[in-house]
Amino acid sequence: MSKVVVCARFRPLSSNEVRDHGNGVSIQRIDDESFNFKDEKDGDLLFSFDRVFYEDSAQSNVCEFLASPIVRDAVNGTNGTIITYGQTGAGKTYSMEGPSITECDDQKRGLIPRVIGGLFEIINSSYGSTTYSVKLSMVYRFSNSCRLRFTWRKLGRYHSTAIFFDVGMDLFDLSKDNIQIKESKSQGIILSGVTEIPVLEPAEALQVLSKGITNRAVGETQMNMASSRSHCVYIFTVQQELPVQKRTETGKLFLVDLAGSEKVGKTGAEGKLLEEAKTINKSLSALGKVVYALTSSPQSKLNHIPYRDSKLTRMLQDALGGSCRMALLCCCSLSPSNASETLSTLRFGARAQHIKAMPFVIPSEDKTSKTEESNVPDKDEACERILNKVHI
Ligand SMILES: Nc1ncnc2c1ncn2[C@@H]1O[C@H](COP(=O)(O)OP(=O)(O)OP(=O)(O)O)[C@@H](O)[C@H]1O
Repeated sequence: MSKVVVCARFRPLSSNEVRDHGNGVSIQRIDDESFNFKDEKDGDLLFSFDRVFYEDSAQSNVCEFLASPIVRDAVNGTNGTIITYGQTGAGKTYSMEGPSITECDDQKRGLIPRVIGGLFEIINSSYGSTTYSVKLSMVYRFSNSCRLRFTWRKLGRYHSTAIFFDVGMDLFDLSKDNIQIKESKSQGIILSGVTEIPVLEPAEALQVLSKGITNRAVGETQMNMASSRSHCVYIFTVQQELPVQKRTETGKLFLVDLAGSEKVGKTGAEGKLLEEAKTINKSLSALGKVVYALTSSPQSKLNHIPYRDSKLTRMLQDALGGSCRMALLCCCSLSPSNASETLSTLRFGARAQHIKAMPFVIPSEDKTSKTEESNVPDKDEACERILNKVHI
């Protein structure tokens, strides 16, 4: 498995979508890795990802493919990140949490309860003298907060401007509303003062995280937020005590439920909300740049990874590059009414995967028979076509 895995997931059509637009969908399945996206403007576009989860995919399959290797690594002291990306309503939270974090219907359980189950299963089945401890933290927003306001007088009139910063808040202690990100030589990136709650078993971990989810709603009400757009980051810290080697090893696992990726104009935001939406989009774009830089070939000139461009990427710095595994799940709606948002989500994922998954227009001579399997190019052929012929 490569260190960066990019997958697409399509949620089923909602009853409203079926009522308003019928059962039509914007993609045509090819196989577990590829599909055609039907674009009114550009014609058919072929996308390939490490795995595509269609609307009938099971939560357990998503977790098995995306999270299992990352969980194993975290228990062994290597950091990792799982990110859900997509527009509002595309299925990010459903993939992360399931219908609810404490949902007991096994089939519907999301990544978080499965990751917790997996972590403790590995820990409890380990033998030898190594002892493990698991701590949880939860931070959110990383969008702007007005911290400074300047007022000055010019030509007899008062002018005022606000400076916005992206800030992280502690979901286990709402009084900590500006978590600082620091770097230490021995520990790498640290979230200064963030609450870490030790947990001993899965049920306790789920209770703790569900409190954080409740606090998120409380925090948003307290701040009178009209928008629920915010990134939510679940942090699992797994520490191993190795008495023989007389040392400890720490693996961190970050599960990131990103804010909706819709364009600022579409949100209809104004004033403070507009500033907030811009900050969110800036951090999403910073994340895209970081992932793009990480997946560039070593020969590429793109050897600078711009972690410092946003607090979100800075916080994830130790869990994205190097030997860390990262999984990006691009969540999409199947409905043709959301086609442009779906296309932009897919392009984000394709950029993260680079050339091996860049979308391309099937050349016109292939279009008449594009549905026949024999005419669907494989990935190598796709790369060749992109390199030689097709520019998007
Ligand atoms: N794979 C799926 N199977 C069944 N229902 C799903 C699936 N994915 C999403 N849904 C449903 O679609 C709706 C929107 O999903 P969800 O809340 O996860 O979107 P989101 O991307 O997290 O949106 P937001 O950015 O606003 O939080 C929910 O009612 C959810 O239950």
